[in-house]
Amino acid sequence: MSGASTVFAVIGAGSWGTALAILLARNGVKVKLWGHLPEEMQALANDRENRVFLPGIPFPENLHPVAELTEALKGVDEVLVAVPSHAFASALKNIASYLPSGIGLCWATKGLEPETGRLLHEVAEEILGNTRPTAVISGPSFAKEVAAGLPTAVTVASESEVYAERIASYLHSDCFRAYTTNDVIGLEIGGAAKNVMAIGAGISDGLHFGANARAALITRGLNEIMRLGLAMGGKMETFIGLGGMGDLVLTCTDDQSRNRRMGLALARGATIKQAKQEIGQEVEGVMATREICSKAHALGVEMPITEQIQRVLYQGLDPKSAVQALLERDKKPEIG
Ligand SMILES: NC(=O)C1=CN([C@@H]2O[C@H](COP(=O)(O)OP(=O)(O)OC[C@H]3O[C@@H](n4cnc5c(N)ncnc54)[C@H](O)[C@@H]3O)[C@@H](O)[C@H]2O)C=CC1
Ligand SMILES: O=C(CO)COP(=O)(O)O
Repeated sequence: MSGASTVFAVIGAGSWGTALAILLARNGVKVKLWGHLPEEMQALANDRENRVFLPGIPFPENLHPVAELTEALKGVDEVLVAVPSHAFASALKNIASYLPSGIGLCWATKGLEPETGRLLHEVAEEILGNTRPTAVISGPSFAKEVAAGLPTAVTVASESEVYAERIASYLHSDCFRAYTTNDVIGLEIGGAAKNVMAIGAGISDGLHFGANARAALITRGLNEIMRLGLAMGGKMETFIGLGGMGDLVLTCTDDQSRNRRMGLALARGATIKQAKQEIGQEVEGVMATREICSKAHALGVEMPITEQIQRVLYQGLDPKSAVQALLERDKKPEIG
C-alpha cells in the first residue's frame, strides 16, 4: 500500500508492537511507537533498535519512538494497539480522550479481559463506543520472524470490510500476507485459546509423551476451541484458518512460543512464578485459561484439555496426573 503520507501510532512497545511498527515503517508508513515506560522509550530512541526484545534489527528511519502519549497520537491517521490483554482496557482509557474523532482502532493483542473474560472488541466498544471502525489482527506470527522479514500470514477481522481491507493493505508486503474476514469473535477466540493449548503442548512434550500425543492434543484442542468458538458466534472457517489452526500449530510446536515454554517449565516442576521469571515476557495463556474455562462452564461447553490445564495452573494438580486424567476419559465418537 502506498502509505507515504500516512501516520500510524503503535501503542505498546513490547516485542509484538515493535515488530509491527518495523513492518509498517518498512512498508512506507510513518510510525510513532509509544510504550508506557519512559526509560525504555529513551533506550529505543537512543539505540534505534529494541535491544531487549528484537536485538540486531535496526529501526527504519521513519519509525519514531515517542515517550509522550499525546505526542504519539497527535496528527495520526491510524492507531494500532499491541499491549498485553491485562493492559488493554487501561491503554484504551488512556488514549480515548486523545483519539482524533472518526479514526479507527485496531489491535494485535491476543487474550481476554482478565476477571471479566470479555472479548477485547467488547472492551473496546464499552470504552470507545461504536462510532469508529475497529479491527483485530491475529494469526501465526512470532515477532522475531516478522521483524527478520521472514514470510508470515495473518488475518485482519473487522465488521467493516473497508477498514479491514485498509489495515490489511498497510501490513501487507512481499513477505507479509494479510487476509481479511468479518469474523471478529472467531479470530479473538482463536488467538486467546491457542495459548492455552500451547501450555498443554509444552506440558506434554516436557513430560516426553511424544509426537503422537502432541498431534492428538493439537487436534483435540482445535476441536474444543471450535466448540467454544461456535457457541460464542464464531465461524468454523476461522478456526481452521490462520487465526485458529495456523496459530495453534505454530505455538504448540515451536519453542519461540512463551506459552509452550510455560508448559515445558511446569512439566519440569517449576512454579508459574518461576516460569514467568525465566521467560521474562507476557504469557497470555495463564490468565486466558481461567477466563476460557469459566466461559465454557457458563455456556455448557465441554473443554476437557482446558479444564485440566486450569487444574494444573490454579489447583496445584501435577502435570502428569492432568495428562493421565485426559487419557482415562471414556471413549467416544471423534465427531460430535
Ligand atoms: N510476541 C509475539 O510474537 C506476539 C505477541 N502477540 C500478542 O501481543 C500482545 C503483546 O505481547 P508482546 O509484545 O509479545 O509482549 P512482551 O512481553 O514482549 O511486551 C509487553 C510489553 O507491554 C508493556 N506493558 C506492560 N504493561 C503495560 C501497560 N499497563 N500499558 C502499556 N504497556 C504495558 C511492557 O512494558 C512491554 O513492553 C500479547 O497479547 C501477545 O499475545 C501476538 C502475536 C505475536
Ligand atoms: O501469538 C504468538 C504467535 O502467533 C506468540 O505466541 P506466544 O505468546 O506463546 O509466544
